[in-house]
Amino acid sequence: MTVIATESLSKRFPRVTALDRLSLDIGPGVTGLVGANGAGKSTLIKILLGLSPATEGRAAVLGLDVSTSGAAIRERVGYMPEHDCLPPDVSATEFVVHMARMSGLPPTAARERTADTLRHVGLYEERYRPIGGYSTGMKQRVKLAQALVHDPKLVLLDEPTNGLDPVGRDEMLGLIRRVHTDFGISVLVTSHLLGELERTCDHVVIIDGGALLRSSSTSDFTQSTTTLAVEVTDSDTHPDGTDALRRALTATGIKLVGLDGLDTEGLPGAGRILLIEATGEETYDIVRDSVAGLGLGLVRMEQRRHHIAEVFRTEEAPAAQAVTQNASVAAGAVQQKGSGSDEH
Ligand SMILES: Nc1ncnc2c1ncn2[C@@H]1O[C@H](COP(=O)(O)OP(=O)(O)OP(=O)(O)O)[C@@H](O)[C@H]1O
Repeated sequence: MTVIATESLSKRFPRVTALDRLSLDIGPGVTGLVGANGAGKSTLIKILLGLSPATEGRAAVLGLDVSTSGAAIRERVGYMPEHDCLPPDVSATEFVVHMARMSGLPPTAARERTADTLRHVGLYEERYRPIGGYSTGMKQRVKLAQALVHDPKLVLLDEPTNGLDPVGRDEMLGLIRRVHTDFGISVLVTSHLLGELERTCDHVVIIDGGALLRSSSTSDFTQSTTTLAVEVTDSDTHPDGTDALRRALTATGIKLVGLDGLDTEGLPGAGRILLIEATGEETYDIVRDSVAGLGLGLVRMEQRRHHIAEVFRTEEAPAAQAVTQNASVAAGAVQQKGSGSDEH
């Protein structure tokens, strides 16, 4: 089933081509739309909502043509805009009830749905206070709530983590994931941070300069590799345990992979980790026996997953560099507050 389909979709402004013959086929679930600032994400969302006409090409949302069925699409789709657009002097409850009424819900249903939705996004007593006094995180939750209140089939979320600190970002990404798992609503979420989408999305679409760079399932981006990350302790006999193990493994013919180009920023003990190319089960046995033979302690031995950003680095796609740089910043932030492992 296709939720969003575009065919050779272009949007040209007098001085800039915001979308350049973009063809997409997006199914149900959570899809990340990632691109650097100015890549064309917001422009695509406005076309999908039927708010801005395309210059060329076609697009359909939930099977409805955007050029002729804008109103019908907006009935079935929720939209969280990127910028702050909330009235400061009304409460979250008043605002979300108003948006529910605008979407056609009768008064009682609008109030009930508002209470449920605000609870779902984590706003409780503060929902009766004026929005002007809210933090950025609370305002983002109100924006998410108004996108969900009329029980849409699909929500389009434009940079929902903008302006949030790492903890706020994690909470927002968790909420977004639950929009799909708890209610079955499909999600298209934009971000310029590639790294944060790999934990949230089933599918990732990457655009650059309005053109499609890549579209694939998140697991295709980050699939397990046959690389093992091994860390050992030092001992009195081997004051540099890592080096002793490196020599022992090389002597057995095992291939060690360089750390070059891999994202180890913020990873505790990164300088002590050996990356080993695993050719089969026997590789695990050789590592275990070598560590035991040297009398070292095994701190970790784990199969390593790639981050999306690393896939780009290894493929050396120059157009993705801006995205990749942002992604490594995000990946670094995640690793610093996470367990220090690459496994999620
Ligand atoms: N109304 C407009 N008139 C002229 N140019 C526009 C207009 N809207 C967008 N653009 C341009 O189109 C390009 C794509 O903009 P868009 O807002 O879609 O990017 P984006 O990926 O959402 O980036 P950001 O996250 O910074 O908003 C940019 O170069 C932008 O300056």
